[in-house]
Amino acid sequence: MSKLFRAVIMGPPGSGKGTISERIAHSFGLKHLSSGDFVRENISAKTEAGVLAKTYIKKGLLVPDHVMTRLLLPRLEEMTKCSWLLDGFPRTLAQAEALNSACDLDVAINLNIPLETLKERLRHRWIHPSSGRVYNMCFNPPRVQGIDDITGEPLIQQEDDRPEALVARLRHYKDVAKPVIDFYKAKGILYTYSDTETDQIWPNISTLLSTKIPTIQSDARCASTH
Ligand SMILES: Nc1ncnc2c1ncn2[C@@H]1O[C@H](COP(=O)(O)OP(=O)(O)OP(=O)(O)O)[C@@H](O)[C@H]1O
Ligand SMILES: Nc1nc2c(ncn2[C@@H]2O[C@H](COP(=O)(O)OP(=O)(O)O)[C@@H](O)[C@H]2O)c(=O)[nH]1
Repeated sequence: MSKLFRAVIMGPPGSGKGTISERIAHSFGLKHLSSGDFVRENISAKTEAGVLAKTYIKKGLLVPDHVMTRLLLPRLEEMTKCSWLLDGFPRTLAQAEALNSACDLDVAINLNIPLETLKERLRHRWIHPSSGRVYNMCFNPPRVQGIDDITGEPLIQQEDDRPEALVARLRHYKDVAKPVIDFYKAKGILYTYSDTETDQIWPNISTLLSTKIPTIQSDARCASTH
């Protein structure tokens, strides 16, 4: 029987969540929901949660769980006809538990990428700040160096993508992600992928999803966010 498909993708900064989510959205017609994009939309729209979130992001902090869930869960609840893949949420056990109360997940993809690879990738990561579009000067460069392909606006490098900042970010990631990974492992829906190249991981994820989404309804195929 056809049913909607619900998945999350987890991994440290630079592990390829955004890149792989785009491929999944494109190949399987799932909606790619990025928590970072939701946060940025709310900041631009100056919603109550967005104004609050901005105060934390400016300090380089994660947005508190109750603000994040208030921002995200109503959006998920609206998506009753759509299969989706959630990228960047949950990041903490409290968020995973809140998500679990709102919906049943089919798959949790966990990207486990070596530290040296993450450092190297983020050193070359450039983003278009208002859309969150991501480039890499080696892996997927923009058509014109330093310029967003779609808007023609300048790209920036994030302060916290610097190798010095990354080590602290990764330590923090490991601490908060471990209980989330254990939570999904206990539920029997965790799929972990380890490699240095997205192109090596991708066929394995594609095979997994082909077995998990064989009967997705055509009207449950939703466009990607980008
Ligand atoms: N699930 C979440 N919980 C708490 N804060 C979040 C969450 N998702 C996004 N944020 C906030 O929004 C900001 C932007 O998120 P986004 O995922 O785009 O970038 P990021 O943290 O640089 O992640 P990555 O480097 O893994 O792509 C984060 O730095 C964080 O402050
Ligand atoms: N060299 C290289 N860069 C990659 C690969 N996969 C993704 N990237 C780049 O690495 C950076 C981090 O990827 P991203 O998808 O933003 O990861 P996220 O932080 O987990 O969402 C981006 O600049 C990507 O373009 C890969 O296999 N090789």
